[in-house]
Amino acid sequence: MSDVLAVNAVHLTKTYGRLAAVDDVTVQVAQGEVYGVLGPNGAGKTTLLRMLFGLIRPDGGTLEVFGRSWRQHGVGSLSGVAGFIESPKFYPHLTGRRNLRLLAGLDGGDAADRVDQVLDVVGLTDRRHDKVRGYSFGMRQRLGVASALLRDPRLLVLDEPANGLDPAGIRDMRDLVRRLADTGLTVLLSSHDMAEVEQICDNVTIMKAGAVVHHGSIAALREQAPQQAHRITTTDDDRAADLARSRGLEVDPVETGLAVRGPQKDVDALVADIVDAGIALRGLTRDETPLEALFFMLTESAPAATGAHR
Ligand SMILES: Nc1ncnc2c1ncn2[C@@H]1O[C@H](COP(=O)(O)OP(=O)(O)OP(=O)(O)O)[C@@H](O)[C@H]1O
Repeated sequence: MSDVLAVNAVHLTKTYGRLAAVDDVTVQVAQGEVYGVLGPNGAGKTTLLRMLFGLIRPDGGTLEVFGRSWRQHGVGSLSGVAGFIESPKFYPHLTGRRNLRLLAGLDGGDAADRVDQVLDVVGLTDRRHDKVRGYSFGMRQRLGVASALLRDPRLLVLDEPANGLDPAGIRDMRDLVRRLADTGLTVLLSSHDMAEVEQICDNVTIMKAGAVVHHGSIAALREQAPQQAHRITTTDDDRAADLARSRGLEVDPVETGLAVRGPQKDVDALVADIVDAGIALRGLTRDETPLEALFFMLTESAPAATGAHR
C-alpha cells in the first residue's frame, strides 16, 4: 500500500460571515482505512465533506486527495473520489437499475458494464427491476453507494450514511462499508452516532462547533472512555449508595435514583447486596456505552483539541 495519504487535509478553514463552519481542521486518512468524522449537528462535518468533493473552496489550509491538490490539478484532484452528500437522489418512477444506467451514461467509460456488478455488491440484485419509489430508505442509501461505486473509486465519501435508517438498515449499511473496506477501498464517512462509528471505523476525528476536539484510533479512544454506567432505582437510595461505594463503585445521585459506574461484575454484586439488605430494586438500566459517554463529554464540554496529529 502506497504511503501517500488518501486524504491529507491540513489546517482547513471555511467561514460563512463570522461563523467558522470548519476551523483549522486537520484530517489525515491512510489508504485502505475506514475513517469517521463524528460530531453533533452543526459541527461542520458536511462542510468538510463538501470541501473534499470540491463543491466549496476552503478559505485556508491545504487539501490533497491521493497526493493531488485542487490548486495544482483542478478537477483532476477528484479522480478516484465518489460518494454522496446528504441523501442520494434518484428518479422515483424508474427502477434502481434504470437509474444506475442513466448515471453510468453520464459517467461514461466502462460504468455501464458495472451496473449489475455494483447492484450485486450492495445487495440490490433481487430488487433491481423495482421502481425506486417502492424502495425503503435503507435501500435508497445502498443504491446511493452503488451509484458511487459505478465510478470505481479509490475513496468513498459518505455523509451520514446510516442517518434515518432502522436497526436492520444500519446493520446492512455497516456490513456493506466493512465489505467494501475489505476490498481495499478507503472510506471516509460522517456520523453523529458514536455507536455506528465505533463499529465500522479504524480512526476517528471528533468535531464540535467547527473544531477538532479529538482524533485518533477507536482503540485509543476506548482506553480513555469512562467505565460503563448503570442507573438504579431503589426504595432506599442512600443505603444503596453506601453499598455501591463499599464495592468501590463510583456513585452519583440522579433524578431517577443513582448512577453507578464500574466493572460489570461489581454492579452485578451490588444488585445482590441491595436485595440481601432488604432494599427493593425498582429499576436497573444500562446507560449509554462508555464511548458514547466519552463522545458526549467531548462534544458538550471540551474546550480544546486533544491528541496529536499523525
Ligand atoms: N452555505 C452556508 N451558509 C451559511 N452557513 C452555513 C452554510 N453551510 C453550513 N453553514 C453553517 O456551518 C455550520 C456547520 O454546518 P454543517 O452542515 O457542516 O454541520 P454538520 O456537522 O454537517 O451538521 P448536520 O449533522 O446538522 O448536517 C452550521 O452552523 C451551519 O449552519
